[in-house]
Amino acid sequence: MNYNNYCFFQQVVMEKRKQFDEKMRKQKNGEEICEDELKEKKTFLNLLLQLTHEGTKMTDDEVRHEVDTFTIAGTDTTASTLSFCLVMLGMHPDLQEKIREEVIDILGEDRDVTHEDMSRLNLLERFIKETLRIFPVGPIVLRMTDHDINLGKHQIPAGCSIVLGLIRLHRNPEIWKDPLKFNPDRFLPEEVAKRHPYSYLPFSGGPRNCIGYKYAMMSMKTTLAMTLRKFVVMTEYKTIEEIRLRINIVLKPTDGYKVYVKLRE
Ligand code: HEM
Repeated sequence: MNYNNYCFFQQVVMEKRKQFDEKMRKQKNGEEICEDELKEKKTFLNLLLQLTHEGTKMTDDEVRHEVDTFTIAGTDTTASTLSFCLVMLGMHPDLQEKIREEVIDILGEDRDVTHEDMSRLNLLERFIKETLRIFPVGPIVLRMTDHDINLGKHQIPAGCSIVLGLIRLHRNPEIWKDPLKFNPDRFLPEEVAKRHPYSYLPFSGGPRNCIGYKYAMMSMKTTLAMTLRKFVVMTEYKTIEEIRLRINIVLKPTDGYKVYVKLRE
């Protein structure tokens, strides 16, 4: 996060806190609350500020940290994953057609997506999972050991920082045959059952895994379903091997996504 963003978020928190305190003061004194204040949406920030009035003491700085975490963790991750999905759709036009057929079959030409549709968009789900395998946008996670760990050949003492390379795990040929071959059927239930549950961790694992993973999957399925109904997706990339990667907070292609969309006739 750069300095300008820091100042911006800090200012937003301070202003919202001022407005919120004023509303609380009016409520307490039985004063009239204006329409704008009543209509205000329950945003994440408003809910955090409300908590501070209900006993959970949080400083402006702590509230800002929470907002920063959700802004970065909740937007860049899905944006980059969706962009990688578009690259994969463009690179695999036959698969794109199959997924589109599934979408039209379930949603028709113009109905909105509902919560019930989520569990029926199976091929689309497998497709997103395979994209996240090859391009886990959080490619590493960090931990610190709180006790000595014995891994047989190696000992990790307490207090060590550990980098867990999820991208290496997802591209490990001992776990994934032909790791750079794009194949959503790797996520058919019978295939999943053959693997260790921790061989695939795009949202990390354990008690500090991604808190937003269900929401992320729903929002990505919805966006892709709506996009495929109306557009054909193309890319300049021919192979996965030619996509060079860099970590810019989240995983991105060094040379951009190179995606084009065309309105369907
Ligand atoms: C494709 C989408 C996403 C991916 C691949 C992803 C992946 C991850 C990963 C790998 C972590 C690290 C967990 C760890 O250290 O073990 C994480 C943490 C987190 N994610 Fe996501 N995430 C995504 C979307 C979201 C969304 C949409 C939200 C919120 C609405 C979100 C909120 C968070 C938060 C708050 C954390 C920190 C959890 C903690 O430290 O306890 N993420 N995510």
